[in-house]
Amino acid sequence: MTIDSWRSPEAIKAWWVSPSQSALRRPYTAEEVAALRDVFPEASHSNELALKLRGIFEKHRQNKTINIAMSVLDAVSLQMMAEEGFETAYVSGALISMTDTPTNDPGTDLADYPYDAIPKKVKNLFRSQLLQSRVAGLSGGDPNKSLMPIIADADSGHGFNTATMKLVKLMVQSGASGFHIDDLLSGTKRFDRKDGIYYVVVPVSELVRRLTAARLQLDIMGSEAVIIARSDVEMGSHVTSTVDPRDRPYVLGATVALPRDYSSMATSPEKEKWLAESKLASLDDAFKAAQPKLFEEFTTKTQDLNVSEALRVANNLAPEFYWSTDAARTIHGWYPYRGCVEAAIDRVLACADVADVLWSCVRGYDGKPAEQFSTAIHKVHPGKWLAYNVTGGFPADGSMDEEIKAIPQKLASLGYVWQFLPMSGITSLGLGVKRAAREIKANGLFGYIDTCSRPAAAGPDTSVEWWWKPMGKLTDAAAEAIGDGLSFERVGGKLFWRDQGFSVDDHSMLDDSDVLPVPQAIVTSRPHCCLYITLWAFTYLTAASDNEDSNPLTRIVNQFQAIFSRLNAERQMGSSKAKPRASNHAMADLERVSRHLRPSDAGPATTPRQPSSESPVTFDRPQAFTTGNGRGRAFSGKTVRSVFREDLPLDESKGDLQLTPIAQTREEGENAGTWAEALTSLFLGSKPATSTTSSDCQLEPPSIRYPESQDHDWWRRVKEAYDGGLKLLPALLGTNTQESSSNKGIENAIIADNSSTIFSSDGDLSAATSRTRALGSDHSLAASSAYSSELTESWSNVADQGTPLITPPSEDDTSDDSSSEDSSEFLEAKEAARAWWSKGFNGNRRLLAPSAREKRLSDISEDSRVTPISSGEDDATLEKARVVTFQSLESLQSQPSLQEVKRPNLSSISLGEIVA
Ligand SMILES: C[C@](O)(C(=O)O)[C@H](CC(=O)O)C(=O)O
Repeated sequence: MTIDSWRSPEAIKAWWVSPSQSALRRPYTAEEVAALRDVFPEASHSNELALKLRGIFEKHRQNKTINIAMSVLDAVSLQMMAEEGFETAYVSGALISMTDTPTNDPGTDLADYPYDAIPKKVKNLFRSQLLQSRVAGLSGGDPNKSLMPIIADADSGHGFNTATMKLVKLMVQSGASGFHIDDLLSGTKRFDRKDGIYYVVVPVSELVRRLTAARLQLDIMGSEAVIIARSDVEMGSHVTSTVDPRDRPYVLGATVALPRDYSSMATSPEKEKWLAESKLASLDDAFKAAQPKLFEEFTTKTQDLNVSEALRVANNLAPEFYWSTDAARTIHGWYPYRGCVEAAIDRVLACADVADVLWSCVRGYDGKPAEQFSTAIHKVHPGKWLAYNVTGGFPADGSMDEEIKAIPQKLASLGYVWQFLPMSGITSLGLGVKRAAREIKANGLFGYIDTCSRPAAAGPDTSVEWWWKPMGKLTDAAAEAIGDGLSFERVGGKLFWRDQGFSVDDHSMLDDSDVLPVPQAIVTSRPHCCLYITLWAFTYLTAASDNEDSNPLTRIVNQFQAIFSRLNAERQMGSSKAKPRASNHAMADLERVSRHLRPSDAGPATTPRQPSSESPVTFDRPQAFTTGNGRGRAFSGKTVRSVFREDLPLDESKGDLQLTPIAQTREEGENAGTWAEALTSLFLGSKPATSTTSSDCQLEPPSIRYPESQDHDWWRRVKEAYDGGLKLLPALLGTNTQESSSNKGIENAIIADNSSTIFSSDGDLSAATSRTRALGSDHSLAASSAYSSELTESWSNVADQGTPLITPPSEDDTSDDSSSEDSSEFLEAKEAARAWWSKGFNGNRRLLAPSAREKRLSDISEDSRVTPISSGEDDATLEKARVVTFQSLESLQSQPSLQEVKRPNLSSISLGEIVA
């Protein structure tokens, strides 16, 4: 549209006969609208969704179905509704009144907040939808899914004509697709019936004026927004003015002359008596009763007259006739009114020309008036869209459940196209948060993980916890467009670890990420994530293996296949939360990679690889390196990631698979090789083709020196992954892990409970000690799988300061008496704990040794109480050790200095519960 045509009456007229507008009739001309238009149109997002809303209503009208909407207060709820397939959302004035007014004056719903309150909320919600839509678009999802037209509460229009117009303008600018305007007196909503006052309405003419002002504003803006005319008159008890003839049948007056007016009685107990004695009735009813013979003449002479004019006619016909609505006014000057569905019908019919949807607002549901309303409206305006709201008012005992279930269809069959539940947004929010709050209060971090984080991440679509991650795609896309920028992904990777081990991740979140898995979560919760590290590991292993049959890649693929089919079967039986999507993606990726990575691709040992047009594998930094056995090769997670980028399909002919050596030197290569093997062993339980560590591939301290190369940051993450894995232990023992940190590498990994318990793997225990101290702990429990005299010394220091500790059995040092406790009971517990630690925890590290994995899977499906025992160990012994360990911990915890510390019941915690 050119600027000229924007302001041309002809263009406006042409728009008015378009399908969306042609049913409406304006009391003003296109010329008048053109004169009011700005010089050029205001670009508005809301038209697209307004047209969508029109389409939704029309579809439901034609199908005789009804669109049900929830109210919404926040962006998260909105997106949840979109994901559940809701088509529209409602922004309720009542909810805004209660929670979020611009004046920060929450209170009851009197619609007395500033008129920008609702538009502000709409804008926030609308923009959050746009964001979700952009994110979905970038992630290959459906950008339209989150775009639900928003219908907003415009109350009474918040003032006279110009105020209503400004409000409507704000609505459109905010992105509202529709809004309702009612006939309540501005700033009043409902009152207590005890005072005889319930709903105070304005005259019909005022409702029509409000809606016409709204329509004019939409026309000025060229907006397709939908106007819903709402009348509250079914619940009306008073009207502000008797001036409109259309209100005459419902205005009540005293038929008995009393010495005082009702307003003089308003504060006295006499008022009930006044009401009874005055015998209120409408003018017409009163005249008919008093002068039945003159009634016909009266009716003929008073058509189209309001009450004061008609009263004059009545008194001319019968001077002794008494009727006074003035005498019955409240102290506010409001006139008594007979609220009923007939009045509502009259009112909305009066606005049907300028409104798109008609609605008579009532409390609860009553089928009869609902039907009467629709029949009357459709008689005059066949097919006119109708709305219905249901706030409540149903018995809680379930006695009406079947009727309630039938209501939507009943309404739909009557031509109602939109039914909304104004309170649903706040009630559901309150219930959800209340439940989480109760759990978190009771169980701290575990309560959060258990009640919020894990179920949310188990999705598939509720993983709001991870919104920032897909949203980072926007940042990245912008950074890419600008040509340089920090990748959000890095931030993502870091945060990702914060909760790792407790969540199930969405594939979409991982497929451009080089984050790593945590051991315990591999099978049940994040198969795709584990794939990254595994792939990274087997790039090394593949290169290290000459024999195709023993190619670890083939074995890994097979093992994954087994795991995933098992998971899928379990999922079908409802016993696992893992998602087929992730597994399927993972398998597809694995297979894709497996096509590229063959032992034959491995170049001669120690020979730098050059990019080759024949090989699908190219190196953008063509340095190879050797591992301990002189043949391995490892690559950075980042490069493996590029294999997964579905938005960047691999083009084999271009040698698209970019694998970058992670290490530049032989030494770095050795480290990487060690890690690759160890991790493969850890995750898959497979024995690597070449072992540079111990024969059974346990994670012996791998003495990694983190290369100071450009991948340093990535190494840090590897280490963090390991730290994360260690979090399992305190979780197993039922303590809250508040901190997991390590400065020097995995050999220093420290897990500390902020109250009393500290776990350390091998290494720098003086760091552990100081950390414990810094955390204000007064007791420590240490466990080390690689016992050494140096460590003993460290721990002795801890013990000397009054900290009892448990260490694993030492091969070379049996004189471990570093504990300040020396009772035989304690020593026994300590011994058992050591055994459990060294076997159970190390075993747990090898949790996925093939048979253990099988066992664990079946255990998880059949019994969530699984203990961390590796394959080939004596389960009964380890279980016993676990129990004793718990007991010993409990005995530690029951010491006077620790009694204050609250913990979950240790024995109720099991591995199955943690990883399931
Ligand atoms: C629809 C409504 O205007 C709202 O603000 O949500 C309220 C809801 C309610 O009070 O239950 C209304 O019906 O007036």
